[in-house]
Amino acid sequence: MIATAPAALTATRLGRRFRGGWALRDCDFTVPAGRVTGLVGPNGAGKSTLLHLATGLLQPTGGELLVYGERPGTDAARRHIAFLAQVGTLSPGQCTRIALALAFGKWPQLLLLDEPLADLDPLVRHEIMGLVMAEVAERGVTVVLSSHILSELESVCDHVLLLREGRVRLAGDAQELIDGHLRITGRAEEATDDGLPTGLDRTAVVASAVTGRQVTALLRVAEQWTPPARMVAEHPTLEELLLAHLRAPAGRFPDDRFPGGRCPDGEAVA
Ligand SMILES: Nc1ncnc2c1ncn2[C@@H]1O[C@H](COP(=O)(O)OP(=O)(O)OP(=O)(O)O)[C@@H](O)[C@H]1O
Repeated sequence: MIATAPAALTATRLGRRFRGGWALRDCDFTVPAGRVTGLVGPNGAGKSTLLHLATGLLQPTGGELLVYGERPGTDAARRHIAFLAQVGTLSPGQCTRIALALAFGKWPQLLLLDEPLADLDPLVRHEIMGLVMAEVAERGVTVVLSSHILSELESVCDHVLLLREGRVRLAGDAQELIDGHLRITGRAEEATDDGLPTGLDRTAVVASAVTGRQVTALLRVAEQWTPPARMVAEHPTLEELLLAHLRAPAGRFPDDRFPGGRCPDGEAVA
């Protein structure tokens, strides 16, 4: 029997409330070990809160978050983790290199990076991501990288956790998510408000737009799904997919990667 590697992070109904309201609520997800997870979401989605909960710097208000099966903040959990917070206005390039060297010097199993590259110019960012990826390849370090730069995540992440308004909106293996979506493009239908073909299942549409006479839509699809006649279908890039889910109306999809998970509006998933 093959032993399953324990998840680096396991969240069960995880919640954290501040005076202003819930920063994270009812979150169920796992971050697989040995992978690079892109943590994505608009400002205020709960990304930093999640990373602070993982380090034990914050305590959950509800539910549970485990780090390799241990409670965050305990010595056992702390041994596994290195955390690099937003580097703010400190001399960016050198500072980030030093901070990374310190973080790696701990020989962590799990490296949490909270937008550490936000203030760096593209060349330095590229160099530093190269350092991170080399560590991942050599040591099998698990990385959770919070970032707003979706185009960069595409080349480094193989797993995704997308938060919106404190809820898990999308989570899973990056390639599986790409395989489970299609972008369809074709002539806009005049008879429908959204320009999409009449028979198309609207519940599968993440986002759609009409430009001139052309309509484009990003859909969640099952494996053997056949696109409507005269429409071109292609799998999206990870960046396109993430953008569409960031733009889509809140509550459109439950997080169906987790049986028994919760819809963004709190309804239990059937
Ligand atoms: N210490 C705190 N006290 C009160 N409210 C907080 C605190 N930390 C975070 N919040 C609130 O929790 C919500 C989530 O914030 P968080 O910083 O986790 O989001 P984020 O996704 O990291 O955002 P950004 O991309 O802007 O860094 C926000 O509404 C924020 O105002």
